[in-house]
Amino acid sequence: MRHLDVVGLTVIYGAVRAVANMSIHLDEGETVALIGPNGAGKSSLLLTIAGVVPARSGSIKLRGEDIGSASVEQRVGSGISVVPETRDIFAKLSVHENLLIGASLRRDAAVVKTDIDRMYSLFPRLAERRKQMAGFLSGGEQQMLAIGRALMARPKLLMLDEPSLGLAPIITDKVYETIAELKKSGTSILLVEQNAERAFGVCDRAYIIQAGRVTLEGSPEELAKGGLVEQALFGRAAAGIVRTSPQVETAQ
Ligand SMILES: Nc1ncnc2c1ncn2[C@@H]1O[C@H](COP(=O)(O)OP(=O)(O)OP(=O)(O)O)[C@@H](O)[C@H]1O
Repeated sequence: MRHLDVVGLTVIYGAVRAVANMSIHLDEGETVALIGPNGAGKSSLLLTIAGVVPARSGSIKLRGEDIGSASVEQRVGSGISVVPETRDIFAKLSVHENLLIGASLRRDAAVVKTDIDRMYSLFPRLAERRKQMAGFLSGGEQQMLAIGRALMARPKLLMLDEPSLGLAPIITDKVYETIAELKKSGTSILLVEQNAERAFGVCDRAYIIQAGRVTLEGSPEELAKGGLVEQALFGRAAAGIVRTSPQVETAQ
C-alpha cells in the first residue's frame, strides 16, 4: 500500500526555488533514501511533508488522504515524525524530559512509560544519562536522543535528515543499526543522506536529488550499476543531461 505520495511539489523561499515540481512516493514499510549535495532541496522536502514549511504548489497524500493543509500537530497525529538536521532537542531539559515531550500528543500514559523503557534499551547510553541536561550530551548522544524523541510519537513514517552528520564513524554505525532495527519493525522511513554508500546499506529505493529535482530513481542495486550515482552527482547530471526512468524528471 502507498504510504506517502508527493506529487508536483514546489517550495519557494523568496527568490529561491528549493523544490521544483518534485514527485516522490513511499510504500508502507519501505525505506527510501533522498541523496544529493548541499542545497539540493532535501531538507525543504522533508520539512514540507512535516508541515513546517509551506508548499507553493503540489500535493502530499498520506495513505491516500490529502494532508496538504493539515497542521504540524495533525501530521504528527497521523503518524509523521521528523528528526531535523538541527536535531532540535531541548538543551536545558533532561534526557528523560526530552523523551516525554516526544510523547506529548499521546494520551496513553501507561504505554508511554513502556516506550520510554524501550528507548532506554534501544539506546543504553541515554539510560545512563537520563537525568543529564541534553545540552551536555555528545553529538552522537544528541542524535540518539533526537531519534528517540521522534520515536516516542510512535511514528508510522519516520523522516531522518542526515542522521550521521558530524558523527564519528562508530557512532554513525550505531545510528544506522537503529535505522535497520526500525525498518525491521515495519516503520516506513524517509532518509536524507549525502553519503550514498551509507544510505544504500539500509534503503530499498533511493532518489537522487539535484537542484530541487529528482534526477534518478532506483534500488541500490540498480543505482550502483555502472556508477550511475557518481555520474549523476559529479558528472553529466551537473550539465543537466542525465536521463532516467520515465516517471523521473530530468535535470534542467
Ligand atoms: N529558510 C530558508 N530561507 C531561504 N532559503 C532557504 C531556506 N532554507 C533553505 N533555503 C535554500 O533552499 C535551497 C535548498 O535548501 P535545503 O536545505 O532544502 O537543501 P538540502 O539538500 O537539504 O541541503 P543541506 O544538506 O545543505 O541541508 C538552498 O538554496 C538553500 O539555501
